[in-house]
Amino acid sequence: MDALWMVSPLLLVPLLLWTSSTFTFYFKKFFYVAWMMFLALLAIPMSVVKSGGRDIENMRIIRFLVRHVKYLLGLQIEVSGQEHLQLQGPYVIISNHQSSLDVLGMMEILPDRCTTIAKKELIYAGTVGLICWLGGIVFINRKKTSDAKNVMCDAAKTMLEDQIRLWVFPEGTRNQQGDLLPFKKGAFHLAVQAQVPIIPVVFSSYNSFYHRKEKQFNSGTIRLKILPKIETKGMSSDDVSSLADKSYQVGTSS
Ligand SMILES: CCCCC/C=C\C/C=C\CCCCCCCC(=O)SCCNC(=O)CCNC(=O)[C@H](O)C(C)(C)COP(=O)(O)OP(=O)(O)OC[C@H]1O[C@@H](n2cnc3c(N)ncnc32)[C@H](O)[C@@H]1OP(=O)(O)O
Ligand SMILES: CCCCCCCC/C=C\CCCCCCCC(=O)OC[C@@H](O)COP(=O)(O)O
Repeated sequence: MDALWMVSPLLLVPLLLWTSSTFTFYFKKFFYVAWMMFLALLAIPMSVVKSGGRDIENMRIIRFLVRHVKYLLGLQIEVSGQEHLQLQGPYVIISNHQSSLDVLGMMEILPDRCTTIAKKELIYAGTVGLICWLGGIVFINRKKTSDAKNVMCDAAKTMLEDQIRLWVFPEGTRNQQGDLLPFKKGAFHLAVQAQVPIIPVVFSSYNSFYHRKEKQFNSGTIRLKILPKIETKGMSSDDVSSLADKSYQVGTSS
């Protein structure tokens, strides 16, 4: 009986931990990273068998394997404007970037033959890095603008030659303030060089369920708004600044 009195308060410890929102935050974050690493481990041999190596078609495998992850984190994803993605041929998708959770929304609407531009450091993220490489993700060195520009100029040519769509985060970094950082120009040079349309996608703020500083990660809904295309036909490098400004206005007013 005495032993039971000693043990029962101890049983409260995991219960308290379980109900603590800070614990939930760390648990969900850890689980998300570990599960993505595991999924990537599955996707690597599948991609090698399907395509024999680095190939944009491997994004279909990634998209298929990632789509259930939202349920495991208690998230719902609502999409509007899906019809705006029903375009033939290449285009550039731009969207705001809040967190690595953006990958969930991205995989919800990722069109066929679409990959993304990412910072080169991601390639060192273990199995996730390797699957990103196998999925044809274009890595840029943000610290060397001239290198990044060259890689993106090559990407403009590859888009047309191989009929590829590219997803770019024009803020160039994550931003959880609920607003948009000033846009970098790369996405707009890319679209103008390839003479392809830009499709803006707006992710709703995660602040209602996710706060990195306050260690909150509750259940919630991510709303993705796909907006009508912005044409770039006939534009030149002189038009890039006004194109970036127009796209920024479209993003902030949606
Ligand atoms: C199955 C399990 C799977 C588990 C894993 C799950 C999923 C994995 C698969 C997919 C998910 C991947 C998700 C990855 C998300 C990663 C997101 C990121 O990494 S965001 C960070 C990287 N991205 C970017 O930075 C893109 C945006 N940045 C730019 O476009 C920049 O412009 C830049 C090219 C990097 C240059 O940067 P800089 O700071 O110098 O910016 P400026 O824009 O001010 O440019 C300076 C100057 O150069 C001119 N410029 C820019 N680009 C070009 C160009 N291409 N050609 C010519 N000139 C260019 C620009 O106009 C400026 O000149 P000026 O001031 O005279 O106008
Ligand atoms: C052995 C290495 C272990 C590393 C583990 C990290 C793996 C990440 C695991 C799961 C997340 C899956 C999706 C990854 C893609 C998200 C990438 C991302 O969001 O990068 C941030 C980048 O956009 C901007 O970076 P900064 O805000 O400028 O900095």
